[in-house]
Amino acid sequence: MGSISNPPSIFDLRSSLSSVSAPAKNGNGAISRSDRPMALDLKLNQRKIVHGDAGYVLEDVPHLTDYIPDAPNYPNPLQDNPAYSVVKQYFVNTDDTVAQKIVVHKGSPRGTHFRRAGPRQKVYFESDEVHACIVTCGGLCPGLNTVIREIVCGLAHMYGVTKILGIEGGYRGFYARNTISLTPKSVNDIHKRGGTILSTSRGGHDTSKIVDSIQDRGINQVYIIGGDGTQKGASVIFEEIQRRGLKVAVVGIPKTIDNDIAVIDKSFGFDTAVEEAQRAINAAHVEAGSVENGIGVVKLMGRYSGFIAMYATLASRDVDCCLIPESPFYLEGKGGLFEFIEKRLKENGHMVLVVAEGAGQELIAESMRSMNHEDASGNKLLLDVGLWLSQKIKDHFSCKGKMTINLKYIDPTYMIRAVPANASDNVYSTLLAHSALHGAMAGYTGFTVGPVNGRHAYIPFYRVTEARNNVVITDRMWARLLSSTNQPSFLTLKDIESVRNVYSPKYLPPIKEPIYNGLPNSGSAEEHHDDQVADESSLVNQISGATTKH
Ligand SMILES: Nc1ncnc2c1ncn2[C@@H]1O[C@H](COP(=O)(O)OP(=O)(O)O)[C@@H](O)[C@H]1O
Ligand SMILES: O=P(O)(O)OC[C@H]1O[C@](O)(COP(=O)(O)O)[C@@H](O)[C@@H]1O
Ligand SMILES: [Mg+2]
Repeated sequence: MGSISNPPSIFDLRSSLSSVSAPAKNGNGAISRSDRPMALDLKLNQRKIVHGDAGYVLEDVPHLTDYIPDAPNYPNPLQDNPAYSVVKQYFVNTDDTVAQKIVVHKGSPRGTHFRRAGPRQKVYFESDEVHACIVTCGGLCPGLNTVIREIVCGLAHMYGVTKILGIEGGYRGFYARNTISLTPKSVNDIHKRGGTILSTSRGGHDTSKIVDSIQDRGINQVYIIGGDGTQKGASVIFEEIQRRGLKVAVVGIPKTIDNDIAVIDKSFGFDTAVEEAQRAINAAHVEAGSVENGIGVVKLMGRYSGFIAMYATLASRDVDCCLIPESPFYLEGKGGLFEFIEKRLKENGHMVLVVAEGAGQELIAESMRSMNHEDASGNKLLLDVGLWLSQKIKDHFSCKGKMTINLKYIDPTYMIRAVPANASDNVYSTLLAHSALHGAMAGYTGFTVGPVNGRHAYIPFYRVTEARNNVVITDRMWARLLSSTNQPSFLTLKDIESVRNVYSPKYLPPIKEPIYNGLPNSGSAEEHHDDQVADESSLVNQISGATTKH
């Protein structure tokens, strides 16, 4: 990638900061406020964006040398490690990057890239200098313990690190809870258990108390495992660390059962959750199929994003209707849910309905006392769509003259996230942990790690916190689901027209037929979807009235 050129308008943070004279430091590497050079203050938190030939853009992550220009480096001890030294080209080339968009059109710009994850020739920490800590925040997710285990074992076995601290109880654990010392021996079996051995929490993010605790304990690598809220918290911790001029690498490892973190291909634990959801769907199918006009309703997790419900439905093939937050639905009248249920019961004698917990919140709010409550992290507390929907269906069919139904409601929500990771999530969690610690050892900081088109990359925090990953209902995947269940799309012609006109007018032919099963030509949207995910998602949210908070 020697061809990268930096046009004058483009700011390369590292090179401009390296010309700043080394500031004076106090005890544990902090630069005192009065000694901090002006250039440093001005350039903190700037995005590192490098432009190259043919529309190539690198959205780079910060490096310790951005604000500690004289930080020494050392040869990577991995080159003497018998397990790794035999690997041809074990170290990643300094300039390797990963493309965010891999489907490209002839003549289109190369687009956004991220720094490739992996071990570097040079490290910015000596083994006995490292004092790492690990914290888990937010909801549970299968694989949390595997990530903890592999950070501990990776740091110890690859880099000879011996000081690793577990922060208990999420962010507030930095200042209000105990810590535990983690060793390869103490974490040896934890990947076989669900949950997190460090325990977790929502709320309690007090940036200055957290950074004080990091500074006081002499911690210089912080591994933060959590979802979108956690990554926002990690980002402000990083900013404060940078402001104080501390030699501390801050690394986020994305965790979300909902798969709602932007940019990365998929979050760990998601496959396990989808697999576990099959058990509930199977039970619902057996129950529904064993009685006359049986209806099985299964509620799955997914606060703002319906990925679990969508993938569990696609995997199962026993589901007749899947409802997600991104796709509004209605109950009564032509094309409504009740009409579809009646039709399906008449055809098959039974049906299975999967509903993501965030679906239909506006409908419930209309018929119940509206609740605008939030949890400790500021996430919207949801009304129980599973119970509400079950009751609505029962009420509808209990009317005189309607068919008699037999409805069973299954709520396995916490069961799908409390289990240990399956085999593939275990391997994936291992790779995430390794990518994270290689990045920290190489001096990178202020990043989230994750696979982008199958290659692990270091992604600046802002890219994973400024937008959420949603099911795009004009993509082929949702069309696949609609065609597999043959359920109504519940969208009016006006809804579809506005979605299509706003973000892809030039690609999409006009709608000719009324919408019932699936979105006509919805496949064509996916071809152009790479550029449009953020726009599409927000648009879909507008249509569904879903909140985009948090
Ligand atoms: N905007 C934010 N700024 C700082 N910290 C945040 C922010 N949003 C959430 N957090 C903190 O991140 C942690 C986890 O957030 P939460 O939303 O509960 O889970 P998740 O990280 O899984 O989305 C909580 O301790 C919360 O206080
Ligand atoms: O009851 P809790 O623990 O707050 O968790 C419920 C929420 O956690 C999730 O499983 C995941 O949310 P996070 O990614 O924010 O942790 C949501 O699907 C669900 O709404
Ligand atoms: Mg979240």
